[in-house]
Amino acid sequence: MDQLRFDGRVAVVTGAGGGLGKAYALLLASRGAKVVVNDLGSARDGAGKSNAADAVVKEIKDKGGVAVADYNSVVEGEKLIKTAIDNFGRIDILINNAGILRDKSFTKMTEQDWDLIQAVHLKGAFKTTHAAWETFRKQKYGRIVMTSSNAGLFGNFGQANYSAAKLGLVGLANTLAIEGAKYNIKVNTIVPTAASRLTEDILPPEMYEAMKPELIAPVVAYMVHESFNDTGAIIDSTLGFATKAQLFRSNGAPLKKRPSDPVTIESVKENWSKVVDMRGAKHLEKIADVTLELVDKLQEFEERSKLDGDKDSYWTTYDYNAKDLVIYALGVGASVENPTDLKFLYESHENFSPLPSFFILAGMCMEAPIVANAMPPGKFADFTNVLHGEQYIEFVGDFPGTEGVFTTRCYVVDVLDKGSSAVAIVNSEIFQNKQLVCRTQQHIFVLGQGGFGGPRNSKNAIGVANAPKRNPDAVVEQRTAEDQAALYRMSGDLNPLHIDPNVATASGHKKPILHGLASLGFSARHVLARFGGNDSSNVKALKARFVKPVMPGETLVTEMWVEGKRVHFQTKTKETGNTVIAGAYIDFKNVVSAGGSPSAAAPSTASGTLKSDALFAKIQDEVKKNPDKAKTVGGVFLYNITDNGKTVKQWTLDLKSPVVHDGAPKSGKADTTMTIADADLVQIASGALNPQVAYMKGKLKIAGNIMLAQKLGPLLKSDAKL
Ligand SMILES: CCCCCCC[C@@H](O)CC(=O)SCCNC(=O)CCNC(=O)[C@H](O)C(C)(C)COP(=O)(O)OP(=O)(O)OC[C@H]1O[C@@H](n2cnc3c(N)ncnc32)[C@H](O)[C@@H]1OP(=O)(O)O
Repeated sequence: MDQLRFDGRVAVVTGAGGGLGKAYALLLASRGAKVVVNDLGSARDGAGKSNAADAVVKEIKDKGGVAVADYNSVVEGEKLIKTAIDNFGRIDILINNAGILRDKSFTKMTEQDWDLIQAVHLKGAFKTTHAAWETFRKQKYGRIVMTSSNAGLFGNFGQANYSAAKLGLVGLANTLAIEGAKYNIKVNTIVPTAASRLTEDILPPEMYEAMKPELIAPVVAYMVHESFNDTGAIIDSTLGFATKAQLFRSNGAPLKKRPSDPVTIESVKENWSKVVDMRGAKHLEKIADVTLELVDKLQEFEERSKLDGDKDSYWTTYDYNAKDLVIYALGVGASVENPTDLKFLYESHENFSPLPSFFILAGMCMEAPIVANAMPPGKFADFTNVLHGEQYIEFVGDFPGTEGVFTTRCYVVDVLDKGSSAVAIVNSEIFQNKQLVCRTQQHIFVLGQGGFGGPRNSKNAIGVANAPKRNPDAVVEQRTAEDQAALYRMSGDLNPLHIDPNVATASGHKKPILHGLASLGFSARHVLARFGGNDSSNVKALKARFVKPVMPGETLVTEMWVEGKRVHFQTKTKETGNTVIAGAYIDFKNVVSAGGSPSAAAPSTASGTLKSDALFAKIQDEVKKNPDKAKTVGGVFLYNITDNGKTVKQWTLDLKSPVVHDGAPKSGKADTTMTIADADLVQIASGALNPQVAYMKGKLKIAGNIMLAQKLGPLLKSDAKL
């Protein structure tokens, strides 16, 4: 980078007889600036006289620079500026650095202590700046640095006078940055922490060395360079490090429920935690933004109040991006092993997309004490006694994108009395840019909190839908990981029930249970891939009831039935045979079978999540029951999973030692290879499709030992006997 220079520029540095000011003066002069080295020549408390400025001027001149000493007090700032004009004919840079201390605890502080500090720091900066201002405006160029302090930004014991003056300088810089904007006058503030005359006997020696003013001087020099375009910035620098400080405003909160309500001391107290909640706090650039934001918030409050009517709603904000989508997808079992999942896992995938069930999260309002507050007198709800009972989501309008911010309104519709337990029905409406994008409904089962005489049913409850009483059209099986709940938590539901063994035991479970929404996410993914064209935007609505807890590590078996545009599903765990999700469905805009129509041959792209595991288990059972016959059959049975004619996965059933192996395609020799789509295999297993008919129609392809195939064929029937 070219050297940043100050040739032709004239700088006034106040308090430049030593410390920071001296470092600034020497650096600027070494880069071509003509410098007025101002110094009153005094000790830390402002007393005494010295010729420190002359010594600095000499040092500059010895190095070939140009400088002049000035011994005026900054309180007479116009004299300093005159020194610059008289000697160099102009002024471009003003560094208000001079300062003294009169530290005393507030009890002991006198009015003189106060006035003196205000005079040197605040009035001094005012006077010098005011004197230079007109010149800066006329020449449409000026660079000003004020010197503040962390004592001003944060307060410091014994420095009431100094802190007040130092924060006063920030206010001065803020306004001058605005007034100077159109004249190319940049006004910024440095917050230095350096070893200087003010601090030399306060700091330990090793700190004194590490906090040399020379480490801050380049920061300030850059801030007064013509290439520096920031204005109104507060830059904190020390130890060779620089950082920017800003004021932040919380999102705030209305101090009343409805626009017509009064503001009372009690309503203020009630809303205080929201007023001071700094999550999502913002820095506002200008005063007009503060007013605009306020008007915006009031408008929003009125709009929300209209929506709320007489309901008590909670409004929350939910923002998400690609990372959240990927973490969620992993939490619900998406895997790179499965090609259909890649679009949910890879942010640069051409069809990168959120899983539809992801948006349930935006309606959870986990941080709002919404269920707890809705409980009838004497009843309570917290993480120790709630279970996710049911979930619904419905998409309205355009399917949301891969990042965004939602505003969600959550409210309890009803609290039902189910005898021993209560069920809270919680609705949410999810808005993006004030447009409704989704609606959700959760049923929160509150254990042991029934019996309060409330209604048992609600007309507002969105019901479950029972699956048809026939064999499923498709089955997808997938094992959850032992760490599934630990991973799913990262999507925001930190309920300890899913991670803390003690909490799980106390709630009557043998170990932490899986989130209901994690299991639902698995099954919804299976249904989407099998009958939704794997296209999230194809989903209109989804509903499920959680019937029994799932343990991480268990295998979820999703059974599906197509009925028009609705795909019913239910989920069991393979290990226990228990139904864990029931009455569930996804309403699609269009049902798109992975192979065309739901019952048509569907080349599977599934991975180890074997859709036909159940079928193989049956075959295996038969073989186990009749080992002798199996032996006489002998050989190896291969089942190929194909995608567009290409074998992507292969299951091997070794009939001699009846174990199903799941692996990559092999070219190994087998007595017989049968290739068939999952859907047909399921159809055959359920007896709906005769294997011979399937063979004749070309759906079941047999290569190799036809005799063996004939013996195996009947095995494909669920009621087959060897
Ligand atoms: C506080 C802020 C929100 C926090 C959100 C927390 C989110 C997560 O962290 C929490 C979780 O993910 S928990 C894990 C997922 N959920 C589960 O594992 C629950 C599984 N279900 C069960 O165990 C039982 O169904 C069980 C225990 C729920 C009910 O079983 P039973 O007591 O045996 O009920 P039963 O006798 O069959 O029926 C009694 C009445 O209740 C209705 N009902 C049953 N299951 C329901 C369910 N899952 N959801 C809603 N209602 C349900 C029945 O219909 C019956 O009512 P009625 O007689 O009027 O028909």
